Amino acid sequence: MGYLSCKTDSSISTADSHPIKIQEFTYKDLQLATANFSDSKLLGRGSHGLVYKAVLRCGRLVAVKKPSAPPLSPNDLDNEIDILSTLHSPCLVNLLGFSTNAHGRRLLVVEFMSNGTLYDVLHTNPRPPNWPRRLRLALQTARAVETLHSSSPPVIHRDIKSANVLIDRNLNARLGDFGLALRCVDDYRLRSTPPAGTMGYLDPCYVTPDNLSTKTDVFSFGILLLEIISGRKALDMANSPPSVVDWAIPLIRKGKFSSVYDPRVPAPRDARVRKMVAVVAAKCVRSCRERRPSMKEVARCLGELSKLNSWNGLSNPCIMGEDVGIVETPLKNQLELGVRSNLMELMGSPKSQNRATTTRRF
Ligand SMILES: Nc1ncnc2c1ncn2[C@@H]1O[C@H](COP(=O)(O)OP(=O)(O)OP(=O)(O)O)[C@@H](O)[C@H]1O
Repeated sequence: MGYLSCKTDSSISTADSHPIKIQEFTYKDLQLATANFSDSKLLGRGSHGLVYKAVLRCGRLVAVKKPSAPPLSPNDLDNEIDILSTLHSPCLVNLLGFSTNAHGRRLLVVEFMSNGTLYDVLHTNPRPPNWPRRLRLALQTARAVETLHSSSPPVIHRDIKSANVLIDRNLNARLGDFGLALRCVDDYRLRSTPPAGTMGYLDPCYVTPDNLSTKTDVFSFGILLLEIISGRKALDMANSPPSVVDWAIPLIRKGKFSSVYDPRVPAPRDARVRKMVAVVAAKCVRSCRERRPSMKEVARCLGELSKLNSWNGLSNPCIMGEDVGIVETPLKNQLELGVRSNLMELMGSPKSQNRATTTRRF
């Protein structure tokens, strides 16, 4: 494992040969940075332990993940260091360094995300996000998962959920919490790691270690997309049915696309965008995992929909300022046609069937 040999400011080469700088901190450095792990610096707690806000000597704000004592899940933070030391991307919560405590347990230093989680944005924020913002957050998350799946060897996150998508200071979504992530190499670890994840997001096909595939993450992303579309939690006992997928998929199958959109904000005005986003989510949660799209296809599709939504946003009151470009009408029509044909290709529908009443096979 690269990180074990890493010294202060050491560089580790990723598969695409971009060096990642991982710093080794002394435990004292992190004590100082967190006012001795004071409660006033506590950002949150997860299954592995506690997360603190910290200021490094250089003045940089970071988050420090400290294992609980006694540890609840012994390997999560070590695993997170192992995975993150080979990955670096603007769509991830990147690893900056690590430290080791007196019991030989690792602490993680990661980038600080100042605007909470996607879960907070969707479910606790008194002002729910508008549609263009939701589409952008969905696209950024899709690109983050795509980044993992396209790395060499591919990484499967296994815990895609809104609480693991953090929002940075520029309000961009970043995928974090790699405690359960696994590298797709045919080794003992992959074959012997039991299925894990979060209730409500778990792929029903993933019942034994050898059922794990990148399509496991695609399923969880589909649940997350339904959550973004509807504003409903993945699993909420206050709803009937409690699971967002059991509620949304029958509606989408019946073509009642508007019914799955969060009533708290205006849905996309363009019926094609409303339909296609719901269909992408439905395809991700297909029970036959071979028929689910890849994250690359999902990200491309959401990217095309984002463009379509922006152009329609020229007359759309729910669009955000920065999404609106100045596009001459004939060019806008040409671009729109291009996007529509790309979408049809991605969604596997012949162009002649481009009507709301066609193909509803998920
Ligand atoms: N890099 C970060 N910047 C700012 N806050 C963070 C950061 N990482 C985590 N947090 C905060 O700490 C909380 C706990 O995060 P953590 O990743 O440990 O657990 P979780 O994902 O919420 O739960 P679990 O580990 O059980 O899945 C998060 O909900 C978030 O509020």
